[in-house]
Amino acid sequence: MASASLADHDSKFEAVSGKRVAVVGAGVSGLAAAYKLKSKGLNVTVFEADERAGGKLRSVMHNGLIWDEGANTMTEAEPEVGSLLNDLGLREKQQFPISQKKRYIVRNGLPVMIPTNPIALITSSLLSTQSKFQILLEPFLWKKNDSSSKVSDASAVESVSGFFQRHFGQEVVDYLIDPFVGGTSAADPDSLSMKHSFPDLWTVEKSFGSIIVGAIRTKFAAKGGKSGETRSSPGTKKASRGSFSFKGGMQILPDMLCKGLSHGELNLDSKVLSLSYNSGSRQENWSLSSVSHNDTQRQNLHYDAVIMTAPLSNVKEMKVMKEEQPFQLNFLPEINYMPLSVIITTFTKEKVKRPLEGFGVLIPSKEQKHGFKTLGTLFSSMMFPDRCPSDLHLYTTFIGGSRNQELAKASTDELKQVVTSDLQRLLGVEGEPVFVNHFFWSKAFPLYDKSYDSAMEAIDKMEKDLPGFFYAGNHRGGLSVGKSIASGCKAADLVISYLESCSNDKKPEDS
Ligand SMILES: Cc1cc2nc3c(=O)[nH]c(=O)nc-3n(C[C@H](O)[C@H](O)[C@H](O)COP(=O)(O)OP(=O)(O)OC[C@H]3O[C@@H](n4cnc5c(N)ncnc54)[C@H](O)[C@@H]3O)c2cc1C
Ligand SMILES: C=Cc1c2[nH]c(c1C)Cc1[nH]c(c(CCC(=O)O)c1C)Cc1[nH]c(c(C)c1CCC(=O)O)Cc1[nH]c(c(C)c1C=C)C2
Repeated sequence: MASASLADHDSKFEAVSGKRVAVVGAGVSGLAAAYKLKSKGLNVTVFEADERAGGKLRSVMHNGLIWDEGANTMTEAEPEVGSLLNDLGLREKQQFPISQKKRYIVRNGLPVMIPTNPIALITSSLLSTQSKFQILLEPFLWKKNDSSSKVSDASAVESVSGFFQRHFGQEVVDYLIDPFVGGTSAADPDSLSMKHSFPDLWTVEKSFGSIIVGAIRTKFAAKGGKSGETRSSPGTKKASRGSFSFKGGMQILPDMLCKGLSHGELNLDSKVLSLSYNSGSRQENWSLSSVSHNDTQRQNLHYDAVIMTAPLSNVKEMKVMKEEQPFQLNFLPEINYMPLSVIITTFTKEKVKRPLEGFGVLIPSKEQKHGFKTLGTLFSSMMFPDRCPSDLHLYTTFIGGSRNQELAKASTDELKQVVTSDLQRLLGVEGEPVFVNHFFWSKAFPLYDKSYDSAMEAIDKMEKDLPGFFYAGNHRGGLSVGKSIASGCKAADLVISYLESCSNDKKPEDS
């Protein structure tokens, strides 16, 4: 039995090895897909419009400072992440933040630590007594049998604020959910769709009624019962150690993924302009054309399959042909993207009168009445002390998102004042920062809003109507680095299955 299935396995690999796959985009999702395909013996070519790889992962080293302009940390909740870190030998480079559980939300102008257990919740000044009772009573008020009439309709389009308002009340939305979604998507809870932003909690409500009961039972089941050990593949560290980065910043991850690709396999400064599918040719049905930014280099090459990881707004600009006819992409909806500015500041330690240890602080929209203008600040050098000289504090502040789209586009000078003013209130900084860096993302995140069903349907349609075309990345299944990696790995698996099925279809004819 064992040898028969091994032989079967080997012949499957033979069938796909050497097949040519184009991956569009060298963000983490594209690079993870390419890595997986290459490890299975396929021929990969990655096309990246930018002159660098990494997409939304972007670390900078400058004058003894290290900072991230894109993602600052990631988690290992997805099994694909653990496998990748092991395979790349990245465990030694992993860097876990100091006191990462200490996170703060501003209430009445002051940072308050987010309670992480029921006792801390009861004593916390973040919420009123009424909201605390509402949280503690939720498991009883939302018992499965009693709550079926209150549970939202599976097909309904409910906002994140509507969902949490039903379970916990408005204050929880204003002082927990609003800052949380601000700090994980730069969005606001009224615009976000519950189904797309928190798919697990959305289904938990259907099964358990109470989301507290459902979340606890689901977590317990995942931990594998009494032992409390996280289920993970042998050799992987427990995912429960929380968020992490790498020594030198997040960029280490794409850099390591790129190391496995030869010069010809990674085409930087190569913007894909058009794709064409033609089933007439027996092999390499796809042709793809790309151009460098100064138009000095144009390529037109042939592939058996394509993994697309470019944002949907970029896909919409591409020219796609199917069987020599234009394949109109007008069914792709306009996606709303969140603009965001990331400001790095350093202050000498003596100028920070009330420094806080931990991960960072988030500012609820409601606190704008106290004059705050930023979304939140990561205490980067508190988390990772090797990121700046020991006499400095380094902070990473986020501005804009759906809360303040115009301010995201402001000048460095204006944003420096905004950040200094907020940090003065929160941490007691005095005077001007020693150093300032500004990075502006015009389209930092796609907004998983209430119309996002149409984006998912459009992705499904592209995959259904274009044989050998697969879409991956942060427009599907979640924004996080981990989810983007998982999405890339899944697309690679789908490509392999597709190519296997193609080779099975061709076999009788070949023999
Ligand atoms: C400021 C910021 C902070 C973040 N913080 C965190 C965090 O702390 N933790 C976390 O988990 N996540 C975080 N994220 C989210 C996470 O970084 C991203 O969702 C994830 O990295 C997206 O990866 P991706 O490969 O799907 O897309 P991208 O990184 O966007 O990659 C897509 C690539 O496609 C390329 N491309 C586009 N068009 C073309 C074309 N025509 N031809 C060729 N290439 C093309 C682009 O240049 C880009 O490199 C953050 C994101 C931002 C912007
Ligand atoms: C204030 C704005 C932002 C901060 N980080 C981001 C924004 C917009 C971007 C971001 N951060 C995380 C993610 C991944 C989300 C996911 O789906 O996992 C994104 C897109 C990681 C993250 N940041 C916070 C949390 C709770 C998480 C989830 C993972 C984890 O628990 O570590 C909270 C948070 N973000 C920021 C601050 C200052 C902060 C908390 C104090 C900045």
